[in-house]
Amino acid sequence: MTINFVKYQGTGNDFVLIDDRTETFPASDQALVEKLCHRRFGIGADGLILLRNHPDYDFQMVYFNADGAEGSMCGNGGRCIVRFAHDLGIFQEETRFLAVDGEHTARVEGEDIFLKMSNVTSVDERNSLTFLNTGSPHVVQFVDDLESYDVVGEGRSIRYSATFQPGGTNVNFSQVLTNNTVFVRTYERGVEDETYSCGTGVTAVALVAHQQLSLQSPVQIRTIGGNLRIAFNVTGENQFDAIYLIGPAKRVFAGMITV
Ligand SMILES: N[C@H](CCC[C@H](N)C(=O)O)C(=O)O
Repeated sequence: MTINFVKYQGTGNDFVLIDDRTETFPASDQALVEKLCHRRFGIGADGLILLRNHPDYDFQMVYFNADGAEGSMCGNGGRCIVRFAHDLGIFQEETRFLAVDGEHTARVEGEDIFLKMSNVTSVDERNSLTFLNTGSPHVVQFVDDLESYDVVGEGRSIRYSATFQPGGTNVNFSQVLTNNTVFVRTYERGVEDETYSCGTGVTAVALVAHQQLSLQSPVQIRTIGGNLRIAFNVTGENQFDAIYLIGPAKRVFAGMITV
C-alpha cells in the first residue's frame, strides 16, 4: 500500500497529515501509525492526523499519538490541520471542524492560525498538583531554572503516578519570565518524551498562570520550538471560555511511503 502524506509542524510539534477524505487509511492499525511516526523506521513525527469529510463540518480531525493510539485533543496538531485544510482549498479565511473534544473554529491570519479551544470548566488540585483538561489532560507545575530541569525524569514519574491512573496525564513545567511571558517545557503522554511544544499544554499553563500568578490574557508563551500566545475570557471560578491558541503552523515537506 502506498500512502501520500504531508509533514507539518507547529512550534516544533510535528505531525504526519493525511488527506483521508476517501477513508482508505487503515486507522485501526496501531502498529502502522506507530511505524509511520517512528524517527528511524518511518517518516518521523509526534503524531499522525487524518483529515476526513464530515457531513456537518468543513472537515473532521482524527488524531493519533506517536505510539499509534488515538489521542485526546492536540492543539498544535489542530493548528496544523487547519493550515493543511487551507492549503487543500477547503476554506478561505475561517473554518469550523470536528475533533475528538467537539467543535472547533479557526481562522488564518498570515503565518498565524487562531484556534478556538474547548471551554475549561474545572481546575483541580490532585495530590498537590494542579490538573486541568483543555481537550487533553494536563498537570501544570511552576519550577525554577526550567532550562536545566529534568523534564523527562520528573514528567514521566508524574505521568505514571497512581494519582493519574488509568489514563495518565501530560505534564507541563513552567517558569514565568518578564512581560507576561511563560517558558514551558512539556512531557507528552503518548509520545512518552519531551516534545518541542504542546498546544493544549501551553493553554493549560496560561490559564493557571492567570489564576495563580495574575498573568493577563493574552499570555505569551515561549517553548523550545517557538512562541505562542493564549487569549481567553474568565467567566467564573475555574471557568474560561473564548480560549484561543495562536501561533504559526507550517508545511515542511510532502512525500509518499510504501508500507
Ligand atoms: N501535542 C498535543 C497534545 C497531544 C495530547 C496527547 N499527548 C495526549 O494526551 O493524548 C498538543 O499540541 O496539544
